[in-house]
Amino acid sequence: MRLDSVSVIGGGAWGTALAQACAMAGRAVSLVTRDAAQVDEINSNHTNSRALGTQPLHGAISATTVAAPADIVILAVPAQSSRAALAALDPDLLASKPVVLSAKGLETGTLDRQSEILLDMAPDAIPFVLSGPSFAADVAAGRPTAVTLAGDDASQTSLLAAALAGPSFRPYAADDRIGVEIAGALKNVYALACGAVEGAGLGASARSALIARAFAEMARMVSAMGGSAATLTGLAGLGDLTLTCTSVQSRNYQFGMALGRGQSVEAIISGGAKLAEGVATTPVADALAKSLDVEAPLIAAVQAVLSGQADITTVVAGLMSRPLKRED
Ligand SMILES: NC(=O)c1ccc[n+]([C@@H]2O[C@H](COP(=O)([O-])OP(=O)(O)OC[C@H]3O[C@@H](n4cnc5c(N)ncnc54)[C@H](O)[C@@H]3O)[C@@H](O)[C@H]2O)c1
Ligand SMILES: O=P(O)(O)OC[C@H](O)CO
Repeated sequence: MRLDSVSVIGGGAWGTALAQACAMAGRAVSLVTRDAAQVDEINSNHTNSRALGTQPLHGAISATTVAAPADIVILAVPAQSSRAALAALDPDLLASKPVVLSAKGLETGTLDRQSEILLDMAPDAIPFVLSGPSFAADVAAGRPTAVTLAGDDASQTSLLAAALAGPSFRPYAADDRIGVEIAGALKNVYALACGAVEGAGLGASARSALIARAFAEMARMVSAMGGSAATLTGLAGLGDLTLTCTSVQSRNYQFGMALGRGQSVEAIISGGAKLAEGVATTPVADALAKSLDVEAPLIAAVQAVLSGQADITTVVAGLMSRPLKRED
């Protein structure tokens, strides 16, 4: 498997940060973005100001609007756009190629995970999932980050992890693709909840209790969906859950804070909120929990708030009055 060149699809914050990580790892990187002005800026000024402000980009990154063949493809568009972004690519670019899925979300309507979308659109592609505690600004600036890279073939996954690893970006190889995908998607739902706890002024104790119960709920979801709950002790589980559920830098947490202050979803979005993947993933996760008969009161609570069926006070009262149970 040749792993010299990388094509990153998506010129937002995460695509640009991953392009930077790959360049720092010694790969030749093509960053594919739909915006011609962004292409000019990256190629001439080595910045992508809309995505990452003044962060200087590595000289090994070149930008383009049209993807060219590469040894590795990284998909870095929002979860709800993955299918359209894949459909726009020449199928030959994906056939038998390692495709690294980096979006954290479940697809509206189909309820699909990112690798299910990929295999639907490009059955010959080789899926890998990259997830873990990693803000784009940290990765792009070369601050130390570690992530999980999950794939179906252990030796291929280790080779790919080595190809993406750099002095400040450390991928750990893993084999539980499903567990990593579900963890990455659900942590955004719980980050909305934790942000809401902060926004509503409910206190740090409540937030930590919520994170712990979210971890237990996530384990039930992962097991029911065919993943391994043990995966959650790693970077994609505990690592990303704690980062996103405690940091005001998280867009999902920020969105949750606005919910907790009593703003409606519509008002938050029309106020210019950045991408918060949990908003689209919550109803999907709620539908999956119900269809799989998984006890998921936290996902249901977030869904009730997002859909306007209940306010934070009612939802918290409901959670606190659930029958007492053993901590299983
Ligand atoms: N930003 C982070 O810190 C971070 C870290 C880890 C994972 N992620 C995940 O990465 C994904 C993308 O997030 P982001 O931060 O880059 O968002 P973003 O809003 O910064 O950028 C999204 C980019 O995708 C492009 N895009 C949208 N639809 C497209 C399509 N159909 N074809 C091609 N390009 C398309 C947009 O033009 C934009 O450039 C999300 O699932 C997010 O959860 C983000
Ligand atoms: O800003 P958020 O909430 O999309 O989180 C970004 C990353 O997923 C953190 O690992």
